[in-house]
Amino acid sequence: MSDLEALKKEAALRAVALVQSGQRVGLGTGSTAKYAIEEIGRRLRDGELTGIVGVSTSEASEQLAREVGIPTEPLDPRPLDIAIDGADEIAPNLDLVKGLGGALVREKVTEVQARRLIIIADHTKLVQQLGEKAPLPIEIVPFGFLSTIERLREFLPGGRLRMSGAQNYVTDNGNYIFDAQLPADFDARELERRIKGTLGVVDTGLFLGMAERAFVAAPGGVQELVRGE
Ligand SMILES: O=C(CO)[C@H](O)[C@H](O)COP(=O)(O)O
Repeated sequence: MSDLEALKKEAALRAVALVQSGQRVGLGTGSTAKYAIEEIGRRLRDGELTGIVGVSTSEASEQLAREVGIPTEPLDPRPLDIAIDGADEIAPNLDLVKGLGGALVREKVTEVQARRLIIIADHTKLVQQLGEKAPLPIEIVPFGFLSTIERLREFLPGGRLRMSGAQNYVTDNGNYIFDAQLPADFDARELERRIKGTLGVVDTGLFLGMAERAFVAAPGGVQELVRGE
């Protein structure tokens, strides 16, 4: 395992230590969330946890949950006790960019119902300002997508439609993703409002005011960041 993978796993283990028996747990998506799902499965198998129900944020996480023996249910209106997920960028106030893994809509729809959203990442995901390192994924409906992109480019110039080889990338919801280039300085809440008000947009990878805490692993150890502290 590479050093970076070991750090991701370390962060994941810290988050899974917060999971208690009988909880309904949101299962994130991506290479860091994968370690959390595997650890929940291990703790179930070893009898350290019982009565866990997982709610998956993607087809890939659902399949992994099944493989490691986590019973799952589809999302319903009941709250989740906790959700654990990765992120592409983490700002100092724990606002996030998510969605490079393509699961932003299911992640947001699921995690907004979580009493606690715990983010796990390695130190390369920390930024001072969202948009510093990653594009902002925006899920858009396929119908008229070129028109939607043109509307978005009126206030977010640049960016590109996500591709998978020669084909347009398709999300679990059957939609496309426009990876927008964020400006150097912007008001995240105002930008979120404007993007979501654009015809053809499903949702954005901005997760604002949602994360309770983040475990961020660096070579010197795991840093625990708490929103509002
Ligand atoms: O938002 C996501 C998927 O939609 C992921 O959480 C995000 O892309 C981080 O992934 P990784 O842990 O592989 O870096």
